Amino acid sequence: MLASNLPKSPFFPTRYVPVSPSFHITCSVSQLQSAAEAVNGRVSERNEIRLGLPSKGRMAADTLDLLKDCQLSVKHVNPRQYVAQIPQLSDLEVWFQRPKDIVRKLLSGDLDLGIAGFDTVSEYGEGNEDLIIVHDALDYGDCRLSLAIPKYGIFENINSLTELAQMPQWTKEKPLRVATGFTYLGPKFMKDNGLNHVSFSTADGALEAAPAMGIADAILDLVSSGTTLKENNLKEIDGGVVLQSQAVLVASKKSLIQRKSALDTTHEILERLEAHLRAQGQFMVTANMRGNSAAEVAERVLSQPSLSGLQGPTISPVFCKSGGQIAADYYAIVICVPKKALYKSVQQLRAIGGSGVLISPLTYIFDEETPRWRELLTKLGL
Ligand SMILES: Nc1ncnc2c1ncn2[C@@H]1O[C@H](COP(=O)(O)OP(=O)(O)OP(=O)(O)O)[C@@H](O)[C@H]1O
Ligand SMILES: O=P(O)(O)OC[C@H]1O[C@H](OP(=O)(O)OP(=O)(O)O)[C@H](O)[C@@H]1O
Ligand SMILES: [Mg+2]
Repeated sequence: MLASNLPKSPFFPTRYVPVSPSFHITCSVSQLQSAAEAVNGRVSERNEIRLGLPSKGRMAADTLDLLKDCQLSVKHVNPRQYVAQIPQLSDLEVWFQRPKDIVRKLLSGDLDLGIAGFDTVSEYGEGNEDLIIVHDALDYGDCRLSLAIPKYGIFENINSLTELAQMPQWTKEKPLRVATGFTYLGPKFMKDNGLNHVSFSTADGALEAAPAMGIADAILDLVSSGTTLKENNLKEIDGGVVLQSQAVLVASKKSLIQRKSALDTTHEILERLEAHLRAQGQFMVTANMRGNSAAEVAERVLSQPSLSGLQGPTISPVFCKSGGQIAADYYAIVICVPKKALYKSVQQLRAIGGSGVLISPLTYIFDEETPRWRELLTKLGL
């Protein structure tokens, strides 16, 4: 899922600030001090930067894989050992924790950075302004927090939140009973949507059983494939999605402001993540094309909608020796193409005379400066 597809969270509105190519990452001491004064409380006395990673569960392996893909392999010899190192980041300590404890420990100042699902950050962060999303789309752990009701009985013809709210059954004495593990976001969502007669119960798992057991009328839980809902005769409804979630990199604002090295480390992690994630969606395509000049070939390439590349095509002459003369009858074209548009791009290249099309995966794309870094500094007031 793309960041732009995430609904605007009340806590972490997604906003991108244009990049300034001349921007320097080093902030002056006075800038940091004045930002620090704006933040209440002090960070605890320690020198190392602490990054919390999921210790187990569905986020754990994917998180380590992502870091490895960014050349940030975590040296973790034993799964029962909760502290580890990333050799490339010498002042960083990795602490393995459950995702909800990562959020809690960011708030208590015991961690500086963490990776967890956006759902967990929103639920356990409870809108606390000290939590700051550094990267909102790490591209795994996709799911949504969604309200679901039975397909049968009194709910048979109910297909939206509005219809659910208007059912005459819910009164002060007999409210809509919702089972959820999201005891902060659940009540907030219902209140924000004008559902006043609601009561909540909670459990640690298998919530989908609650309606059939007669414990609840509806459930509010995470959905990814939708299989668990289907198997339990439940359905989602229009307007019932509380949030879309995926793994995010989150930080303590206090730490970033008061620890200079935390900000530098965050910058490096962010750059590596961005470079890898940007490259993930792209292929590098090279092809040869007959032409009279680079400009003429460029004109042909740019006449095709899928061939503009990241910043336009790179075109270079291919020199051949024929009859004792060196000439450039062919030109090599290099473009980056989104994976989704790959076949269309190959067709368009062929249509304008491209031959010998070679395609290779891209490993990293380092841009001049990442918009997320600029956005982070703005959020920090730097
Ligand atoms: N289908 C899914 N169901 C639940 N979580 C999902 C799903 N798909 C992705 N996720 C992500 O994985 C996280 C759940 O991971 P995990 O199983 O480790 O947590 P948990 O069960 O909430 O933790 P704990 O076992 O400590 O209570 C969610 O917070 C969410 O971000
Ligand atoms: O839409 P789906 O792909 O079916 O996934 C959704 C289910 O996965 C999660 O449960 P989990 O497997 O963590 O079990 P639990 O509810 O017992 O924690 C979540 O709580 C849903 O029950
Ligand atoms: Mg679980």
